[in-house]
Amino acid sequence: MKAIGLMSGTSLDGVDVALIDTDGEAVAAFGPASTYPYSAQDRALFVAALEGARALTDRDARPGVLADAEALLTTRHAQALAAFLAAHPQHRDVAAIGFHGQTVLHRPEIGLTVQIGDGPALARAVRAMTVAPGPALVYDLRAADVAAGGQGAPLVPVYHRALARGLAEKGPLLVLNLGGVANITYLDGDADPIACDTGPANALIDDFMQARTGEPLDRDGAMAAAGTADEAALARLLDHPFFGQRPPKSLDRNAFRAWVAERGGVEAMKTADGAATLTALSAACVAAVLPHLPRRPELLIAAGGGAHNPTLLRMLGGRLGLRVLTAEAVGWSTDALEAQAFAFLAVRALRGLPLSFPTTTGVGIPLSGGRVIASA
Ligand SMILES: Nc1ncnc2c1ncn2[C@@H]1O[C@H](COP(=O)(O)OP(=O)(O)OP(=O)(O)O)[C@@H](O)[C@H]1O
Ligand SMILES: CC(=O)N[C@H]1[C@@H]2OC[C@@H](O2)[C@@H](O)[C@@H]1O[C@H](C)C(=O)O
Repeated sequence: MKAIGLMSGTSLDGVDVALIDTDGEAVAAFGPASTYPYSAQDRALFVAALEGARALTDRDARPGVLADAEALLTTRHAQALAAFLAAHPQHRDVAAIGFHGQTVLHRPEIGLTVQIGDGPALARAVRAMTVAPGPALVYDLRAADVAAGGQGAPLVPVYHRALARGLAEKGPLLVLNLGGVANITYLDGDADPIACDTGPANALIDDFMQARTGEPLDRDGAMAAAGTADEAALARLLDHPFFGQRPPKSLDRNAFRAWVAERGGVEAMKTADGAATLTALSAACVAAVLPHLPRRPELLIAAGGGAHNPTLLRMLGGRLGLRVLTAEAVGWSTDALEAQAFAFLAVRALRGLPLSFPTTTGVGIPLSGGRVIASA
């Protein structure tokens, strides 16, 4: 069936929209994909929402700025979907929509993961843009896993496995998503994927660049390429219990912010050296997961925005000692992979198929999830 995924990731850079044709087990065809960027003003509200969410204990509460942030986020998703369907009117007969929302807090250790995004409100907007009876809208896809004792993330591994079945390479291989946070999927034939978050990917680099240069990213890794990573600082930063933990494990976007501020010494570095150190940290965090995997992978497939950063890719190749290819190089999408994954997960949820596994989130048994609004 035709399914659309809507994803707003930890980088807070915009709404990714992607369409695929899938039965939730294999992908018959990739459709179009687009990103609808947030304005600086939108982004500021979402950054405030992350701060406002820090003290939350009830995942349904929307105190202070969170109510406005949720309303704006839902509106931006409705607008993104409207623009996407206006550009591709032949897809107004879409059958399923997966709506991730925006994670504002992720603390699975206390049973809490919070994604803002108003499913019923988006479903009402969807009705006006689609062919009757309208698609099923699936949202709140992490909650069931966390309620059952899982990490609630990462959820994309089952999609990585579906795509990897089409590759000539049988593995073992790693798929790496370089978003705000980095996560890996280890694939070896048909075995259940092994997955976890590995550490920061772009979040710390973006925050550092914003503070130093006023630009929200180190475009093409140019700043990091001009600097030198401080290996002593890296050793201090890698001396964190997270890296000794076996997968599954997951992270909040800002999990390492205080740690880096305390131990990194990055504030005292020149901008280029700071960017190089934080970029090397992202690569070193991925390398730190290798000892926890059953076999040494032969290939790493990099996706997400960080796959556009050649300095990061070079450092990954060096620190992992693996062949690194971008998702594009194997015929997948670098930028739309996560949105496609949420389209795929929506169809799986509608069919009652598992979204998460003991080896991906630590949940006790393979588990489905998502809240469904039939015929949005
Ligand atoms: N040309 C580029 N050079 C360097 N970095 C880039 C480039 N393009 C994108 N990025 C980085 O990629 C980030 C966006 O990545 P992506 O959209 O995959 O993240 P996300 O989906 O929001 O995060 P997550 O996967 O953690 O939810 C940007 O914030 C930026 O840091
Ligand atoms: C709680 C949450 O939103 N986590 C995100 C985040 O961004 C990357 C990494 O951390 C990953 O675990 C997850 O996203 C992807 C899409 C996932 O669930 O697979």
